[in-house]
Amino acid sequence: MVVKNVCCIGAGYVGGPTCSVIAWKCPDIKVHVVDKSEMRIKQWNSDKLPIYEPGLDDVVKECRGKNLFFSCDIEKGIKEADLIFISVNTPTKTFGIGKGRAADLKFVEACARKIAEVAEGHKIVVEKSTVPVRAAESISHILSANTRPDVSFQVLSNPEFLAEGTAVTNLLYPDRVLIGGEESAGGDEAVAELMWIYTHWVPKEKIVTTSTWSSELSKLASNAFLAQRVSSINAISAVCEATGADVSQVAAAVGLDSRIGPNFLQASVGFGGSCFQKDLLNLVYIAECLNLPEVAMYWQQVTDMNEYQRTRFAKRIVECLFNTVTDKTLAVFGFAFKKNTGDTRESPAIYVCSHLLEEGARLNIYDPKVEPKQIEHDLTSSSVTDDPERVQTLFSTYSDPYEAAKDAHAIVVLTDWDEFKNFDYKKMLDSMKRPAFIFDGRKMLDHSALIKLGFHTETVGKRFARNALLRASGEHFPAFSWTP
Ligand SMILES: NC(=O)c1ccc[n+]([C@@H]2O[C@H](COP(=O)([O-])OP(=O)(O)OC[C@H]3O[C@@H](n4cnc5c(N)ncnc54)[C@H](O)[C@@H]3O)[C@@H](O)[C@H]2O)c1
Ligand SMILES: O=c1ccn([C@@H]2O[C@H](COP(=O)(O)OP(=O)(O)O[C@H]3O[C@H](CO)[C@@H](O)[C@H](O)[C@H]3O)[C@@H](O)[C@H]2O)c(=O)[nH]1
Repeated sequence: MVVKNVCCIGAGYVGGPTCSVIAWKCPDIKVHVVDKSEMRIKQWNSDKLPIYEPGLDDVVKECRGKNLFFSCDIEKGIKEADLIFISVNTPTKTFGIGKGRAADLKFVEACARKIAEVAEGHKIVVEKSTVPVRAAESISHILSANTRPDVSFQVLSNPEFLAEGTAVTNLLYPDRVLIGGEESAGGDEAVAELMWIYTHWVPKEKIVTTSTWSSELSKLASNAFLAQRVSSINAISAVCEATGADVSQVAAAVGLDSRIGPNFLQASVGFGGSCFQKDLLNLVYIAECLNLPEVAMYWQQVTDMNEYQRTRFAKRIVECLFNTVTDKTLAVFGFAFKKNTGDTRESPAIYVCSHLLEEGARLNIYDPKVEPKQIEHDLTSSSVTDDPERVQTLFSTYSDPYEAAKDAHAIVVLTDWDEFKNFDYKKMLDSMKRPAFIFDGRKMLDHSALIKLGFHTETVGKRFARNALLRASGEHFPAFSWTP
């Protein structure tokens, strides 16, 4: 068999970009992306795509209507396809056994049942969603228990490693493509078919094949290792703030060790995104179920440290603002979980803003890509407040950062959008209340320039001597006590 028709169930942050790139690089393959959400499909077929990813618009425009199609006709998509990606969401369970930790596989299971119900002939089913180890086995089980005799399947694991904001580049130039398959002749054949698709643009040596279970676990392990690096440097940032060391200098020195490397050592207000927290908790749950409590505790600490970092940063803002933010106006720059995306899932901004709102602050929020409706949804959600009506009166969204900063007591930077570096902070300072504070949760601004302008400047993993001088001169006197 040579794959001619690909179907992808799930037109989200993974399914959409991944299949757009496959369609672009494989003009000989017809790619049909299906989703149960009519709204999402409508957006994929419009000029304003449902997700913001640099470079994605051009890829979609190039292929849509030629060999790339988006629709809600899931049955047609499955019937016509030789190979089906399951790329649906696998969120953390919110109720039942494993609540708050285990991955909820109900959407993956629904796909497997739908495939079993309507498929004809032989299909390769590819698990693209991030799942617990041995999920492929469950998919196979559902498929084989529900099929007619003339239908056959091979299930592969092909986890996705793209990061949001750089999805197109990551897909075009992946560090590796991982394919896990059953160790059998049928399994090898299916692996070869999927490999053939990727070899249209990925060098062969970057395509790694393993057993299905190793492939599934490698995805969880990769995210756990990445998140662990961020939590490790954030833990060190707390030590820096308490001692006078500078976490950027420490990270640079540590990263020069070729065994450690420089990437993913940027201290911050904490990691966010739909994956790290969910996949770590999933790993913790798996370890607990396997009766490995020490392993579970080890990985749990990575997410605990992240929560500590977010809270620590929010508390520091309150402390610096003379121990109260009640009725003070704070301009918040950035709400997305990282730059170059409009995604706010598990964004540290949600938690820092909620803490400040709880303290009675008024927030003027500016983000270049996040829709105001999304911010409202996130800040009034029952998972972060039990008083959404009150919260609603305390924040506003702005499309102009200068308007957001006007009359504010402080600016709080929560996302690393490049444009924040180029703002006219003198102009902002002139319109702000004095003393004017800036809290850089992303370590991205020119701090000496800001201090020179007259901002009381605070960032992660560093204390500024000049601020201390200002404090001593009585110009500013933040209430936190810090003895070097
Ligand atoms: N977002 C990322 O950067 C990223 C990267 C790598 C891996 N992953 C993993 O990929 C998977 C998908 O993540 P995402 O961010 O694309 O999720 P998403 O929520 O953006 O998209 C999932 C889509 O699946 C659709 N869907 C759910 N059940 C369906 C069904 N039964 N039939 C048809 N459509 C259905 C939803 O309507 C939604 O549009 C998750 O397991 C995630 O952990 C995500
Ligand atoms: O040194 C760093 C690096 C990242 N972050 C933060 O960590 C979070 C996650 O960033 P990143 O990993 O770049 O984005 P994601 O889109 O969440 O991608 C991760 O999660 C995906 C979903 O599983 C995987 O596919 C990717 O390989 C993995 O990087 C963001 O809030 C970043 O701001 C830091 O604070 N410091």
